[in-house]
Amino acid sequence: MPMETFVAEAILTRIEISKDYLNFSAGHFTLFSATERENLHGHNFRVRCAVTAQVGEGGLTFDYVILKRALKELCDALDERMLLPLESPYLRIERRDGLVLAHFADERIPFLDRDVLLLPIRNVTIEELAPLLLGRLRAHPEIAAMAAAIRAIELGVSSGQGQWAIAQSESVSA
Ligand SMILES: Nc1nc2c(c(=O)[nH]1)N=C([C@H](O)[C@H](O)COP(=O)(O)OP(=O)(O)OP(=O)(O)O)CN2
Repeated sequence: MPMETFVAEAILTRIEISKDYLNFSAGHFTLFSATERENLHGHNFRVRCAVTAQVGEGGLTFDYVILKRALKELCDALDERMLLPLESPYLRIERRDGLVLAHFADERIPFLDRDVLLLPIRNVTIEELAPLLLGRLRAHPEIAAMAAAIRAIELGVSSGQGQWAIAQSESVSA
């Protein structure tokens, strides 16, 4: 029986990471228009990731423990905060005397500075959180250092069972 040989450099493999500890509990409200929004509430958001990479001669793409560690750091940075979008066309953010005041329509919604995390997104939706976290993952020093082997990254954010937004990028080095 001839020995099967694989041309390792031609093999691309998708490493998928989906761990219960990749989550963050956060408050938010979705903005639907200049006058319509949800009431403030929270979710246990979940994060998952898939990296398509080249299998090297040693039979390894990269150490996925590094990926898991980076993803956990991203989740921890958003955990137990009230998330507010800095780039919404409908919300104005004012910081004053240790407070964050969110101005929406005729409402002025106060938060303590310590409880708020302002994010460079247009809305705190899963479809805005996913690309934000994907960009942060790509910029993570240990992930950027793997750029040569990584062909694509997908990152998903879920606000509840069975509903995900998946952001993807074709190359870390781009
Ligand atoms: N396109 C989007 N639409 C909505 C988003 C979003 O991120 N993107 N988010 C919301 C709210 O966060 C809302 O709280 C979601 O609640 P819901 O879907 O009800 O979440 P559940 O986990 O309770 O879902 P069930 O189907 O009720 O189990 C709204 N729209």
